[in-house]
Amino acid sequence: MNTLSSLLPSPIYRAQEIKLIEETLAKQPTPLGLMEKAGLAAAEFGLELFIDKPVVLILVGPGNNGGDALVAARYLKSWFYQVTVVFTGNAEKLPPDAAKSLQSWKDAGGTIHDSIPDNVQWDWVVDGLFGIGLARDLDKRYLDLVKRVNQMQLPVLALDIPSGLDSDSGQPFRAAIRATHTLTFLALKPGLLTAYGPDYCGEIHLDQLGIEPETLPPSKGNLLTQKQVISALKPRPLNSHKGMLGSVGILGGANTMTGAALLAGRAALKCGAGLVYIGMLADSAPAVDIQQPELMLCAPEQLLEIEGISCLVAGPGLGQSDRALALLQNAISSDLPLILDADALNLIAVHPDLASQLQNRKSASILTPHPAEAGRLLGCSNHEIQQDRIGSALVIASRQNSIVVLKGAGSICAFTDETWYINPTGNPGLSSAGMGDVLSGMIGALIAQKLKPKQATLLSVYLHGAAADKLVSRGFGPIGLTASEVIDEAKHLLNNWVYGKNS
Ligand SMILES: NC(=O)C1=CN([C@@H]2O[C@H](COP(=O)(O)OP(=O)(O)OC[C@H]3O[C@@H](n4cnc5c(N)ncnc54)[C@H](O)[C@@H]3O)[C@@H](O)[C@H]2O)[C@@H](O)CC1
Ligand SMILES: [K+]
Repeated sequence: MNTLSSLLPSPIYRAQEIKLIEETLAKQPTPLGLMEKAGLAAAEFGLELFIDKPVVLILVGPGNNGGDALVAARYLKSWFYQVTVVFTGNAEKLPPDAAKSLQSWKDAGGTIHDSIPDNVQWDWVVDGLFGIGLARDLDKRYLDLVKRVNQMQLPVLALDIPSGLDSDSGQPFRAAIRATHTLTFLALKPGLLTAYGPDYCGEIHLDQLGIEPETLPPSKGNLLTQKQVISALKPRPLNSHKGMLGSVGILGGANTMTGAALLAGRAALKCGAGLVYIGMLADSAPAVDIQQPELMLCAPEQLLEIEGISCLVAGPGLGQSDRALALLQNAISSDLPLILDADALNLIAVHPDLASQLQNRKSASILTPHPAEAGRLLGCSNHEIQQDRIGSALVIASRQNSIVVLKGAGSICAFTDETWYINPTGNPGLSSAGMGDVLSGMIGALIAQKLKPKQATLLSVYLHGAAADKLVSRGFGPIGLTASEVIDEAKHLLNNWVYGKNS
């Protein structure tokens, strides 16, 4: 069994793909069927977690997830746990494997309750109501069960996925079990990792049921891991100079939003760009950033004339004025790698000519929308984006011929070849002003240092979240975490990853 942090790049499959894998595996002769393996793995994990907690409530649903729970119940009972099994469905409608598990449970002397008994104090709960087969809103019967369990405030071990959560989108079907631990089977599912998934799953563990990951079909989706992202980093040659480290141009900072451009610039500088220029639109733009005088401030029209710029970041505090529009048009026309955030995305959403200009770019474009900006780009609501974060990011990537980072819990990085990644780092401390500006500056810095746009994007997204996690672990958030703190921590982490120095 694996915890998330111990995983190498790990494939993520949507429900339909998992079903196909299961069908293929079911045809192969194995000494133990998959359900038996899943139930045993769950019971063993329960034993490991709750060895001194003997009274367990097990909820069994109408499908194979319920079958897993019945197998777990049988093992736990044989290890002298006091097991209460609640099954409210119709036994005659159980799928064949689950029906066999029910029979084995009964053969082992187990009994079934059709509702949660009153006046019993359980130590923990196994949630085997629904897995990847849940496809519609919970009806009242299951809604009540879910609510009752959530009110108990007990440790809950969810099998495969917390019941009620959509395993593709991470959205609850009206309500979902709030688990303290989730043991997922065979492979990761997106719903565990993005949108509300992290809120409901608790600690996520993966049991591959003895199936070697190399034998699984190739997957378009993967979990981003530290090992993968840092493989792109190399120590600098001793004989290095600032010209080798590239220069980033930042376009933004209109009236009242100069800070956004400064934050992007500082992030670019502290993530290692050799030179950072900021072209600010504000009427009375500062001539120098007193706190960071290394930044070179200039008029935005000048920025695009500077020779030797390695990449551009357009959007932090850009605003949507006519001047901003003209500057953005020039930026998109350039043949430099281009990172677009915030108002740059909002302008593209309302100017189809800009969108088509973007589609036709030859060099890399990287778009970093939050769900509301993604909604504007696709002409739909924030809610619709969140209902299918992966699909939405892929559509934007394909329509705009761009790399897309759809921000929010479990950020999605989507590529035009239809591959996608979910980032596991980050926390609610990142929900504050300036964090997006910092991410765009980081991506710019890494591209300037000659990482490929894909590597630079994946590394920045992971690093941005990891820096926030590190700060929270030291008590600097999530409440009141600032973008400036994230910049400094990201710098420490980067150095640590490349040179192994203390972070
Ligand atoms: N198929 C296999 O080979 C394996 C399946 N496994 C388990 O099986 C699960 C998938 O099993 P299933 O495909 O049977 O799906 P589920 O057990 O997730 O549930 C599907 C059942 O619930 C019903 N249902 C769906 N939405 C409902 C709603 N809102 N209200 C009431 N009933 C609803 C469906 O009609 C179906 O009977 C996995 O998550 C995993 O836990 C594991 O045992 C490993 C092997
Ligand atoms: K479940």
